[in-house]
Amino acid sequence: MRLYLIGMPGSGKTTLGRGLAASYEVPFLDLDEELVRQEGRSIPAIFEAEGEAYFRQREADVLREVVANHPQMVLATGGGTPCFHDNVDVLLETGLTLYLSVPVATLVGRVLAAAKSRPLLAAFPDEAALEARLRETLQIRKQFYDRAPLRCEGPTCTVAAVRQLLVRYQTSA
Ligand SMILES: Nc1ncnc2c1ncn2[C@@H]1O[C@H](COP(=O)(O)OP(=O)(O)O)[C@@H](O)[C@H]1O
Ligand SMILES: O=C(O)C1=C[C@@H](OP(=O)(O)O)[C@@H](O)[C@H](O)C1
Ligand SMILES: [Mg+2]
Repeated sequence: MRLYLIGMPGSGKTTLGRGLAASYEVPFLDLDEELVRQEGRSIPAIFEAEGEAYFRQREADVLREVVANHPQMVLATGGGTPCFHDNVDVLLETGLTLYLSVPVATLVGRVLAAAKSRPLLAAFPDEAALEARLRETLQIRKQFYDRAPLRCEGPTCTVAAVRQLLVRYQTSA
């Protein structure tokens, strides 16, 4: 199985992805971590030195590489991954994609706690500005996230709930 997690920054893709991979006993990969490992520098350092366009190109390349190399995995993508370079088509064609849908009000607190590690949001340190920015971003990205065949709502989205969702999806397919 290839299971892909998509959703906004702070929605819990990395956290849930680790849990699901452990539960299914398949490798866990995080696209941001792969990129950081290859580049030998952090996400904020890449954004600062090269800009977003470079990051998006590398993100698209690493996605295709990871997919080619891993017939079995749970992959946590970055929040923007499905929205650039036709990446959403790669996801839909090569695995099962789950959209982790979490209310913006919940995202705000989580992202504030780690704002520095997310360069696109680092410029919005106050809560109201960050919330407005996240709402705008979600409006733009929703059309991509909504293409996922599977969706779960943040608070209910546990490893056990996703396992059940997958069983139901696979038996109805
Ligand atoms: N289900 C959850 N309930 C509460 N906090 C969570 C949950 N999932 C993730 N978090 C916290 O939210 C933050 C962002 O989670 P992360 O997995 O890095 O999200 P993403 O990879 O989607 O950006 C982290 O501090 C994490 O501990
Ligand atoms: O939303 C985005 O465009 C981004 C989200 C980040 O991943 P998370 O969603 O894991 O925070 C990371 O890929 C980069 O900072 C860009
Ligand atoms: Mg992540």
